[in-house]
Amino acid sequence: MSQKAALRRELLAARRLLTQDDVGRTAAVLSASAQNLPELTEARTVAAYVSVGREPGTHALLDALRARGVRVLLPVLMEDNDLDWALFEGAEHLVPAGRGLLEPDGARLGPRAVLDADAVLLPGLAVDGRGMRLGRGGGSYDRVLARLSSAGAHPALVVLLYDDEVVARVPEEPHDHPVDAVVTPAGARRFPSRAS
Ligand SMILES: Nc1nc2c(c(=O)[nH]1)N(C=O)[C@@H](CNc1ccc(C(=O)N[C@@H](CCC(=O)O)C(=O)O)cc1)CN2
Ligand SMILES: Nc1ncnc2c1ncn2[C@@H]1O[C@H](COP(=O)(O)OP(=O)(O)OP(=O)(O)O)[C@@H](O)[C@H]1O
Repeated sequence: MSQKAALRRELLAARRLLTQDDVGRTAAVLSASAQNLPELTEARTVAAYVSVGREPGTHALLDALRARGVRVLLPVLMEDNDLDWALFEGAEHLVPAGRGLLEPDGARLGPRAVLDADAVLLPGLAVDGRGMRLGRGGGSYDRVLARLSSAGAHPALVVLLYDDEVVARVPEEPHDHPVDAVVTPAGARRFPSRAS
């Protein structure tokens, strides 16, 4: 098993020990602390995602951003694991999709819609002190980050995690791009800015 796969397995096993109560309580704290991040408060368009299962909860944050008039884009998983995007128009417009996901039911805006984002909230399983992120392994966000970078777009990249998911080192590959900040229940932490 690759180092990434082993770390992913370990972190997913730890998340499985969380109760829905743990997830709910943490979601409220995360939402409050994410809303104080200038990267999010100053954004007009945020590309986010709908948390499912034991992922750090994003629902309260999505509602708060939308209530403030922020344009919130949500991912729609395509067959090749790349991501299309659609507007978040409220929880009543989220529908069950494959792999236990909830997706927006509105018009698909195309994979390049993410280039409008001032901030991107990425799912992840871990991040290290350099900002290197471990994702689920589908490579969806690797593609999003490659697309942003080749278009010369530099939105703030923010990942939401539980405290013990900020780890000493995430094994990296050449295609990996670091994120700018992590928000955990303990607070926000910024990483050194990217050189580009
Ligand atoms: N909430 C959320 N939305 C997201 C992602 C994510 O990580 N979280 N994605 C990030 O790229 C994309 C979807 N990619 C995914 C890739 C793999 C699996 C997955 O392995 N699912 C398990 C079941 C869920 C679980 O319990 O972990 C499976 O299919 O067995 C899910 C989503 C876009 N939307
Ligand atoms: N720009 C890209 N285009 C297509 N495939 C890519 C790209 N970048 C990475 N991949 C592929 O995606 C797969 C998953 O990569 P990796 O294990 O780094 O995922 P991850 O970063 O943990 O997950 P995610 O990006 O979904 O959050 C690898 O097979 C990798 O080769």
